[in-house]
Amino acid sequence: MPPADESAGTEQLRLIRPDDWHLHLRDNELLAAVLPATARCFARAIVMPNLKPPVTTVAAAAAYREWILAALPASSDFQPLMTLYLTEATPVGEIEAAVHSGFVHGIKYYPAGATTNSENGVRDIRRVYPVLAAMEKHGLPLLLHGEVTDPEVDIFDREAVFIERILTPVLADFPGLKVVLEHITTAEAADFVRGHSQRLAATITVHHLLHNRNALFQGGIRPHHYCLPVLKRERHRQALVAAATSGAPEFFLGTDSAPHPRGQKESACGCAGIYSAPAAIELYAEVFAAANALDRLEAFASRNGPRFYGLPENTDHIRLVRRPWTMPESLNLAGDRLVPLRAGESVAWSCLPDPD
Ligand SMILES: NC(=O)N[C@@H](CC(=O)O)C(=O)O
Ligand SMILES: [Zn+2]
Ligand SMILES: [Zn+2]
Repeated sequence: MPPADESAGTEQLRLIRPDDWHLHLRDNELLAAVLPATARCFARAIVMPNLKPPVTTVAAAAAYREWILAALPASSDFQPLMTLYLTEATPVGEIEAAVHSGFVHGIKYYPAGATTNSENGVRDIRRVYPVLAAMEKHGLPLLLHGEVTDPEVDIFDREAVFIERILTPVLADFPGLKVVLEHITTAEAADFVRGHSQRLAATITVHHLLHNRNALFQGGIRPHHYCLPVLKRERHRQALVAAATSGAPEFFLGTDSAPHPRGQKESACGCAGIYSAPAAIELYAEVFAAANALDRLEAFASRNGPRFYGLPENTDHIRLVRRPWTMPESLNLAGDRLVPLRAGESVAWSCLPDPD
């Protein structure tokens, strides 16, 4: 702890401990290596199931959860909130088992081929209609990677076309189904979500709030800024900032922190995913400070998510202090090098435990 007077006059913020409502923790050695970066500031996270093989059953989710808990630093009380990976073969009975488990909080829909490890995802949404009906009945949320995979559709339009072709009919066919449109990237998605506030919500990543698509090509190709859905134009970034900082309950924090070893990013066919966990809450604070909306960060990071998921808010707090530090160029994790968001550059805020 610095002496009290050192931080006198430094801008500070006390927040209910935030949660991350969209996170990739991976498995094996990488899991143990990346977990502390999230557990240092976040109390809970919705853990994505796109492992190889995917987490498709409650039994697999229970085993993965135990694995995460065993990999946590001893002092941590971080709680993983588990999800199941929806396939066309998911039995309706798995939904009942998920609800009764108490630790599965959502079912993840990947259009087959849309993103990392999505090969086992859904090709025809109608084949999972009985499962969606069970989820609607039990109040278990559907979490969407909202992009179509139709090769005729331009990659920058895949989210908008998903809203039109898939999301709109699903909302109409299942009027009681709770849905999260994950990692939204466009003004159109933000507007769409705003129009259905009771049962449709969206997570917003920090990289989509910080960057537009120019970041992919700044002075050369920048694989560490490649994620899916891909970064969009500046007008979309601005619309996302407006949504996140509005305080509206249907928008909440989901980093989509998605670590891939450097060699798999810096490749002729590089993986999609940005590793943001090492500075996630600090970078969100930068976005909210730049928008003059630090007073809305707590709603976005700590209140709106639990409210949507029907969970209590956390009872402890974190402190964010405007004290810059430099993110390393790369991190040595599980024998691999990983390049985090903001690598080699300054991060304006520091996250500290709350003294009280
Ligand atoms: N966002 C990404 O670009 N990648 C994610 C998958 C996903 O969330 O779509 C990953 O698992 O690597
Ligand atoms: Zn996704
Ligand atoms: Zn993701």
